[in-house]
Amino acid sequence: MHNAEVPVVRTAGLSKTFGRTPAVESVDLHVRPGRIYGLLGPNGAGKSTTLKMVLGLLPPSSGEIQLFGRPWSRQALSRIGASINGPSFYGHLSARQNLMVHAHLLGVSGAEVDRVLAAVDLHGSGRKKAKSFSVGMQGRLALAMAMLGDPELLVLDEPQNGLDPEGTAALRAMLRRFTETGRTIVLSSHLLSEVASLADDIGLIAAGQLRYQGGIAEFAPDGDLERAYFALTGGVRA
Ligand SMILES: Nc1ncnc2c1ncn2[C@@H]1O[C@H](COP(=O)(O)OP(=O)(O)OP(=O)(O)O)[C@@H](O)[C@H]1O
Repeated sequence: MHNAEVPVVRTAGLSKTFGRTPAVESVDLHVRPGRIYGLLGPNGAGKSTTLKMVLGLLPPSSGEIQLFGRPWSRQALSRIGASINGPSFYGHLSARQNLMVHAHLLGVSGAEVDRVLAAVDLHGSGRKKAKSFSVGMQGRLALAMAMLGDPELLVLDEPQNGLDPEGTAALRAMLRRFTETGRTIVLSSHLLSEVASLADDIGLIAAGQLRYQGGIAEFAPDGDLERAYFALTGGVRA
């Protein structure tokens, strides 16, 4: 497993400009191993763009990315599982069949499919087709796909989208179990309360800039998360 001292993801001056519009400006992420790191910020803040650069889906305009203590490389991506741009799977196939297709592409065993099905509590979904899954089940299938191959890092874009409180609690339990063995998660969200309930550390991004990074407890020492959030984003509390 990864050395406990070395950040799993580290960026320095990471920036992305679309045309003339800066989307991400000089972001220095520091993601510690064994933690759930929540990248938080309003809509359009630059969260997805940041995660896509980390995953090699978008080239940075400038700046550096390190994965597992080394300069970014495509090779390191084999140690990362990701779910980005929402769930994507074959609607006419069951959860297990979808995972078998994915496992085949990744070159991992059928036993690994059973492991991840159990990890996300979908082993009872049987022959039910993915297109008739609830939002919660779709999210769990996306998580199972990201977990295939036993990655050291999971990168999840808005994993709690559309979940009810029970679904969010179940997601939290699954993510927690994943990190118990020293694995790391980076997830994004625009929902303050949900990041607060899921993450150990947060990175608050607003207008492309990282305005806070650190523990959730230090983010709002008086416990008023909303006040701290609005003070840093420049937003106004209703
Ligand atoms: N491919 C693109 N071309 C042009 N502009 C883009 C592109 N992708 C993102 N942007 C812009 O970059 C900014 C950051 O977008 P991004 O999707 O990273 O935000 P986000 O924090 O993930 O937002 P949300 O919570 O709404 O998903 C936005 O102003 C967006 O319009």
